Amino acid sequence: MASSTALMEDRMERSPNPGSPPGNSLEGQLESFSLLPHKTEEENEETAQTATPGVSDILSVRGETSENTPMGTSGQSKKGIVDMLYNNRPKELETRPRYIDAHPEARLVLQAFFSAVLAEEPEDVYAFARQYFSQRVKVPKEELLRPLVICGPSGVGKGTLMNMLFEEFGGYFGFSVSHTTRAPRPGEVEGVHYNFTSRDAMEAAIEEGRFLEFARVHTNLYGTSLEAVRQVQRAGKVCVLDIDVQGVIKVKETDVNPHYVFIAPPSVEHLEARLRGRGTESAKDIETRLGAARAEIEYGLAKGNFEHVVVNDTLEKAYADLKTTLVGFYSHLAAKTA
Ligand SMILES: Nc1ncnc2c1ncn2[C@@H]1O[C@H](COP(=O)(O)OP(=O)(O)OP(=O)(O)O)[C@@H](O)[C@H]1O
Repeated sequence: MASSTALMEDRMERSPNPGSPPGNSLEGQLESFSLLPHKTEEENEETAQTATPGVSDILSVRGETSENTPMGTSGQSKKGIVDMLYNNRPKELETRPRYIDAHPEARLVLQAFFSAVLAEEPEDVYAFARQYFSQRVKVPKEELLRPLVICGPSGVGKGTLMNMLFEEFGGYFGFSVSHTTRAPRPGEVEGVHYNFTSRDAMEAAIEEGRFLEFARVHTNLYGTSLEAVRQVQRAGKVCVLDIDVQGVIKVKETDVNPHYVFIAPPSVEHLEARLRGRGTESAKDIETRLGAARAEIEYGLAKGNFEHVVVNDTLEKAYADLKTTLVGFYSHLAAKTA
């Protein structure tokens, strides 16, 4: 089996076609890291000298004409780097398709990140990278995975089914971080448990249409911002939106373009039994939920409102149906189920 380092190198670069144009060759690709229009050659030289040897080697390969001109503090030449990455590659990797050819966007993302680091020269590069990659990478809209709306009356089993889904497909799905105007409770972390914000700021954002849905609970506002959904999408995950029918109606007015799945109970009697069996609501609360459920089920089963209805009768059958539906929506899940 090939070593992981060898595999990584192979994924970074391997040219099956020795006659390919310079822009496609390893040298051409390394040269394309020279995205430093805001810096002079002297400044770049200085950056190369202060960076770690590996980074400086790559950054210092910037279009000099002589193949063997020493560059950077390590004196590593362009040819030396090419040798370093090309030589000793295990033979068994030769037949693999080149990853980078299928994903030219990887190079664009890294180039932009290097440029940003050199422009801003952050003290804490890890913190900078975290912020950069969570907020600033512009994924083309057509590349983003469509969110998933899961809707159904209270007690139908949405949470149960989503837990099963997250257990099997953990890294593929994510929830957006909600905003709230309430104060953080001990242990709650900004941006993790909630995005804590002021009432004025949140009302202004709602007014500007930057919220997908929101609700007033007592004196506070809670809601899902479009940006929070985008963050999950930019992380390459399907953003799950567990929302009620009112939320669905609002989402349909936006350009979020999710897939819509409704979870229905086999009957209202089943729903009532589950709500009572869960034992988390008062009798009065259960009545209120059942009252709302009838209209929600009517909306959920009406033709055209949802792409698919899962009837949560037997849990295993319902989950299998949900899974098949989701693999149909998101083809990349098939690799996980294979
Ligand atoms: N197919 C099923 N058969 C029997 N019980 C079920 C089934 N699915 C879920 N339940 C049970 O029904 C109760 C309600 O399920 P769950 O909490 O997942 O509902 P929910 O739709 O997420 O509700 P809410 O919207 O109020 O959070 C739970 O006690 C759960 O164990």
